[in-house]
Amino acid sequence: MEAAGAEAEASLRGQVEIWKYTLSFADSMALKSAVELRIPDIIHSHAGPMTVAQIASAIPDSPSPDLYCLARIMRLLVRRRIFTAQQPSDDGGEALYGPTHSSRWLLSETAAPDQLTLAPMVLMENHPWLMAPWHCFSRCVREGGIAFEKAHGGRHIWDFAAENPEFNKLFNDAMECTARIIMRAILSEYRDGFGGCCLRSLVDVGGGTGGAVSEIVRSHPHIRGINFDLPHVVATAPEYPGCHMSEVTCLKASPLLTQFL
Ligand SMILES: C[S@@+](CC[C@H](N)C(=O)[O-])C[C@H]1O[C@@H](n2cnc3c(N)ncnc32)[C@H](O)[C@@H]1O
Repeated sequence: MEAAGAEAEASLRGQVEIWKYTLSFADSMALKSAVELRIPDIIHSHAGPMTVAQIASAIPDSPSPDLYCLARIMRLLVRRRIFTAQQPSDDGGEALYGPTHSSRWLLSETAAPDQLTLAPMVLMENHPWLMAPWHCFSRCVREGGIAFEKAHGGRHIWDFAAENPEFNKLFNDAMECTARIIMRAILSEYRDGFGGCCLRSLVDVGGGTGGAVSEIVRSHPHIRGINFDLPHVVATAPEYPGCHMSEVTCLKASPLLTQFL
C-alpha cells in the first residue's frame, strides 16, 4: 500500500515537470512583453512601488492599455522574482509593484546609459525570427542541417542579417550587450593582461559592432582597437574613441597587428 502511494506521488511529480516545461515559454514571453512595454524602465524610474494603473499610464505609445492583461503579466513576473509585489492589507487595496536585482538587468539603454543590460538579448532570443529555428529541432535530427536555415528558407544567418536591417540590429544589439557584460567581468579581474606596453593594437575578429574591443580600449587607452566584421555589421557600428571599424569578408592577418581576440 505504501509502495503504491509512493509510486502515485512520483508519477504526479513527473506530471508536474511536464506541465512546467510545456508552459515554460510563458515566462520568456512575459519577460519579453515587459521589456517591449518598458516596464522595468517605468518601475525603476519611479520613486516607489506602483499600481498596475500607474505602470500602464506610463507605457509609451499606449493610449488605452488593458489593465487586466498587464496585471496577469505582472503577477507571473512577480512569481518569477523579476519584480516584487506588496499585497494590500485590506480587500479593496491594489498590489504595488517594485524593482529587483533582476529587473535592473532589463533596463533600456535610454533609461540607463552606459549601464549593463540584457534587454536586447531578451528581445532577440524571443523574437519569432529566433524562435522559429527551435521548431525545426526534430527535423534537424531526422534530416541533419541547420535549424536557422530550415526556418528561414535556406538562408544562412549572416545572409539573412545582410538582407534584413531589422534582424541585423536585433542580433547585433544582443551580441553587443553580452559582449560588454563579459568583457567588463574579464577586465575587472584580468588587470595585467592588457596593460603590458608591448600590446599596442588589438583586433576583434567577428567583433560585431565593437562592444568588446571598445570596453578594452576604454580601460586601456594605450591600445588601438580594431574591430573586424562583415560589411552590414560594420556599417551600423557606432564610433568609439580609440577604435577603428573595418569591413572584412575574408580573414587575413595583418603584420601591423600584435594581438587578436
Ligand atoms: C556570434 S556573433 C559574435 C559577435 C561578437 N564577437 C560578440 O561576442 O558579441 C559572430 C560575429 O561574426 C561575424 N562574422 C561572421 N562571418 C564573418 C566573416 N567571414 N568575417 C568577419 N566577421 C564574420 C558576424 O557578422 C557576427 O557579428
